[in-house]
Amino acid sequence: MNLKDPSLLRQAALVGSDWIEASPETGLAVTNPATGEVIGYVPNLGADETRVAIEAAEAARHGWAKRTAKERSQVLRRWFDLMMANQEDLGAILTAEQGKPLAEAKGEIAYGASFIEWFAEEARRAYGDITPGHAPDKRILSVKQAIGVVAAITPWNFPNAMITRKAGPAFAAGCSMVLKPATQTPFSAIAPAVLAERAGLPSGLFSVLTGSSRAIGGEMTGNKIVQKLTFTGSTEVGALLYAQCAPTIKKLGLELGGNAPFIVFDDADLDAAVEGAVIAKFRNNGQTCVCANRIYVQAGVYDDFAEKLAAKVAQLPTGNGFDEGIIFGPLIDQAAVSKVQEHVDDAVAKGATVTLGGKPHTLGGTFYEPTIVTGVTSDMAVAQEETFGPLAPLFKFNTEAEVVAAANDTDFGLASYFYARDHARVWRVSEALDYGMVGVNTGLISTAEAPFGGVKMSGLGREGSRYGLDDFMEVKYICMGGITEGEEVS
Ligand SMILES: NC(=O)C1=CN([C@@H]2O[C@H](COP(=O)(O)OP(=O)(O)OC[C@H]3O[C@@H](n4cnc5c(N)ncnc54)[C@H](OP(=O)(O)O)[C@@H]3O)[C@@H](O)[C@H]2O)C=CC1
Ligand SMILES: O=C(O)CCCC(=O)O
Repeated sequence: MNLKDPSLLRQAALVGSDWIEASPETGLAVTNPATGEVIGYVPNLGADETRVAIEAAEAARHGWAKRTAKERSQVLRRWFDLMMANQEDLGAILTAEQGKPLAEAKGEIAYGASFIEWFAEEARRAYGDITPGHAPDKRILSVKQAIGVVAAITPWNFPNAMITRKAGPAFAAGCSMVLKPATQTPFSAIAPAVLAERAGLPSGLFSVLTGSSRAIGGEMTGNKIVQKLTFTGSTEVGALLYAQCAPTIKKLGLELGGNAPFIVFDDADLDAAVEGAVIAKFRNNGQTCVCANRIYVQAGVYDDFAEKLAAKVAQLPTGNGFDEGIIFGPLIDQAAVSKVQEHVDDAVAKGATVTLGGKPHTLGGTFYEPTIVTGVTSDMAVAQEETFGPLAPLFKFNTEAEVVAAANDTDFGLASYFYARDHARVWRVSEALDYGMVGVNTGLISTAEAPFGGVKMSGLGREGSRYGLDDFMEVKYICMGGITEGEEVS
């Protein structure tokens, strides 16, 4: 990999103020999913190093929280500038370890950096309020204060943005953070930590721990110093961490799995719906928790939509993310390939038809053909489980009531999408969908300005937007008494 600044590919973890270098003998190998080549090594750390990092975070946080919001904001702004100045290198590191095409990886760096920029601005707007008192001599003050030491665990699918969406508000609020990135994509966490140091983030405030997820996660969830755990990943691991946090009553932010419906009504702009479906379904090769998992198309436009979607997707090239013009990179690993194949096979066994793709790509490795399946019904596995891969299953429906019921018939409630023109329907359906997020006539809803998060088993809390800062702060009530009428004190 040719980087302008090779020091950004640092094969080390940051524990408090110390960098711990990795060695091939004892470290964990990080591989390129497109080629299987080893990119480098990271240290295999555990509970002891996590404890050291948590104690360093506790020591560093007080001074950081005492700085003015403007001072914190300026450090974050420098961090944002450095990320953008190094967008090319950060994108290349991301493509090398995650597989997504370079243009998409650079897009993720800009998206990830935008959370640092947004929260650098929001840092100065953590307003409290004053409420009229319940007694003549009292006033009620509500002030917002940093929650304290935050532990973060992040996934491989957005290995930059899922970190910055947590670190931005945490540091803006005045918290410190101990992070465990996904083992498959640690370099995309370490490089921003190198830049954070250069931006002037105080020593100890931010640690990046690589190694055993159980040991690191066990210490993070069991340690009383940690006040909040913020996690993005599978619902299964989220539920486990939720339980592990119960004895020490931590605050939780959980961004978990989805099972997003994407609905196309008869009155939709069909070409726009096809464009939207390509983005909502195939972004990051379908490996996104907000990816459309079930595509419902009304009977009158079903065949047209299916044909147009297949024609569009068939033109999009698959290959190594470093090659020019590639849209579909490899999937993250063989388990991901198996999951897509299971869903395709299950649907076909129950009567569905593959109209595009449907098998591993001739490129081999973890490449899989972008796939469209028609005639999908509610008894098929894909109706209830997140595929997390490039499979677009098309369900047919007749009425609005029927599709809203089908869309809501899931344990999950993260993103949902629909295309329609009728004004009353747009309002009705937006309000009827049991989801944290609804995209109306758009397949792309993610942005730093918006509250990202789910309901039901998709998680707790919101990231991004002004609400995202609140999730890293506590409201303290100060009862101001002794305000008596009468004589002035001279
Ligand atoms: N909502 C989302 O954004 C995501 C959803 N998923 C879903 O989850 C499926 C599995 O993906 P996977 O990567 O395995 O997701 P996981 O939930 O297993 O991993 C996410 C993060 O949690 C860590 N982790 C795993 N087990 C533990 C544990 N016991 N204690 C503490 N931390 C832990 C992982 O570390 P390590 O890498 O070391 O295992 C990683 O950093 C996907 O197919 C997809 O359906 C996956 C990623 C993101
Ligand atoms: O949790 C995920 O899968 C990442 C969401 C990416 C986004 O912000 O759109």
